Amino acid sequence: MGDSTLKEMKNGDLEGENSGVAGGVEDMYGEDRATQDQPITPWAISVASGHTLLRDPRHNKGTAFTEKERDAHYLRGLLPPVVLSQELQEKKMIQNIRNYEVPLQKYMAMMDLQERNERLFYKLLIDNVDELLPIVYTPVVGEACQKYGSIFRRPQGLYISLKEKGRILEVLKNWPEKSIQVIVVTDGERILGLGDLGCQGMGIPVGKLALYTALGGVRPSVCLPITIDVGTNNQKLLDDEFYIGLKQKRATGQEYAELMEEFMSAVKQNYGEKILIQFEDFANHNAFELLSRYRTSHLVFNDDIQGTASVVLAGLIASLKLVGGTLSDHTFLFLGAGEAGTGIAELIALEISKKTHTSVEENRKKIWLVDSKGLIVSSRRESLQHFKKPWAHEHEPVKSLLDAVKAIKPTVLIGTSGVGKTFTKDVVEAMASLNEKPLILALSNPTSQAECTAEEAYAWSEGRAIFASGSPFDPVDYNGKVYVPGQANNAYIFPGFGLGIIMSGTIRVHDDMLLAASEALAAQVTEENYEKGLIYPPFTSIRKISANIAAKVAAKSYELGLASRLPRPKDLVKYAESCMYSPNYRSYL
Ligand SMILES: NC(=O)C1=CN([C@@H]2O[C@H](COP(=O)(O)OP(=O)(O)OC[C@H]3O[C@@H](n4cnc5c(N)ncnc54)[C@H](OP(=O)(O)O)[C@@H]3O)[C@@H](O)[C@H]2O)C=CC1
Ligand SMILES: CC(=O)C(=O)O
Ligand SMILES: [Mg+2]
Repeated sequence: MGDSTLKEMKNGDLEGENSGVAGGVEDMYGEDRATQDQPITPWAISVASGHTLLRDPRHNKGTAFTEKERDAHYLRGLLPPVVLSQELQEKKMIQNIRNYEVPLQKYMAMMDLQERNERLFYKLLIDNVDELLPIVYTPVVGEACQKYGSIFRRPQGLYISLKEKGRILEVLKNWPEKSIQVIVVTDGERILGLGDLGCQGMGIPVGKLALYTALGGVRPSVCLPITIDVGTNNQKLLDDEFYIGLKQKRATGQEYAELMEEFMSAVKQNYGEKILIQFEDFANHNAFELLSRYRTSHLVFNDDIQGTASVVLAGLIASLKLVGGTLSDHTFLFLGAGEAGTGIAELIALEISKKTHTSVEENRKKIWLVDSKGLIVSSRRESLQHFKKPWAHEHEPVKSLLDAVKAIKPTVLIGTSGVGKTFTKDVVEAMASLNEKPLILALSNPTSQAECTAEEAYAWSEGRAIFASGSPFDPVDYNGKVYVPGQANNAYIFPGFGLGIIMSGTIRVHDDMLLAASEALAAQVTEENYEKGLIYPPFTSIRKISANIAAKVAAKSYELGLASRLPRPKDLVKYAESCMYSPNYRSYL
């Protein structure tokens, strides 16, 4: 580093003597220390009423405003005479959404609702999570990002582009909410398995944060979606007259690193030490680098590397009830050796080493990965990216996944390639010939990128596969029996994980917290779930699941001395539940 921007940062507000790292405790916006000739922003708080109240999504209740509230808040005549309950509004909304046949229209209706009446949006999402999760999240959010330019109406998060270089702290201050506790940030380069969607990736932080609230109970006002725009290498977007982002090729190297450095410093400066920053859908060449650079100085979490690892480990722990043995008895083969693949692989090796008191290196030998060039083996070591090197085991080169399955004889096959239809009939049949109950996880999102469908996994394994996928599949009727596929998605982990961190005032993420989250999730799978072949509990009980994950993550954080909220609450599950946002309307009298 060391260019002018960083020098300015060092000499100026970001790290200068006037700024405490814990920014936000006192004189957060510099009003006290400003002199008459230094302009400040006149932040003001006012009470909304009348038309303004109806236009404020956080407080608007629409036709549910009572007669008394209508009188007290100057709403007479601004609403039709009827007074509806929130339940009736919810019933009407779900009917409206069901009437749309096109999933993207359902997505847009949900986004409109979020912008109009936030509590009704969250009530609808929480009460109909199975039906609406695929709309606000994968797979439909993927299509929404692809078409974001044409469906874009109002900004839902903060856009920080290269144009804002040197002014990121100012930009953060433009966001209307001041007490932010969690940021989900993307640079749009690897949106699900859809590739570089540039600035249109904003749909992902917006969707992830909606889940922080709906699934994890984190208040919406403390959540901030951010898209960093350094350009895009997607030519289609660059040629699109309606593209909403910077029309230039992606900045890389020092230019990229400096923008991210300024961003990370400004965030900590503005919101303090305990702001949780979740990196989402960065390409792997930046994702690993950002995580390792900031994990000791900031409260950072990479959902694609760490959240995915935790959810898959949970599924594997749970699956032992169905397939028997311990994790160390298994052999794992991955298709895809990027963020998700190597992240999961590393956490499996760590879990086995903790359970068996053996070294992580030793346990890595049970885990094999295939990338676009074939099996990762020692003869390829020199040309491998750094995150693949630990997986370069001794073996002759193998080109295809099918040959790798035959050579390695895995008990577990995990797809993290981002490429659909790669678990072919031959591959699944080979897994089924090697294992009584082959465990097959097709994790790539959205549905179009799934390595195989649920139907294919069950049919090609003659109903013997234990199957879960990143995007949801409907139950499958195979030979007169109904098979219910699970959804192996980090959405099970990050909302509860984040809640646990926030409620305990945790200052750093530690791998042991990921293991704690996995064990907490696996413990929520019931006998009834196992009987259906499920290795994940249903999303309908996600708030209870999240409270349990939050409690276990917080407990681990206290144990490690990383939690700053003292004294430690005795019953962490109850405490987590008491911290959770409820979408029910409040009375304004
Ligand atoms: N279910 C869930 O919760 C999650 C799912 N995912 C999904 O996982 C997928 C991958 O994400 P991520 O790991 O971040 O992506 P990365 O780009 O980091 O990694 C992709 C990997 O797949 C390999 N690959 C690409 N094409 C092929 C192919 N045809 N055959 C074999 N290997 C191939 C790449 O090989 P090479 O290195 O040689 O280019 C690379 O190793 C995405 O679809 C994403 O949506 C991600 C996070 C969470
Ligand atoms: C689920 C997720 O984080 C992804 O597919 O990138
Ligand atoms: Mg992701």
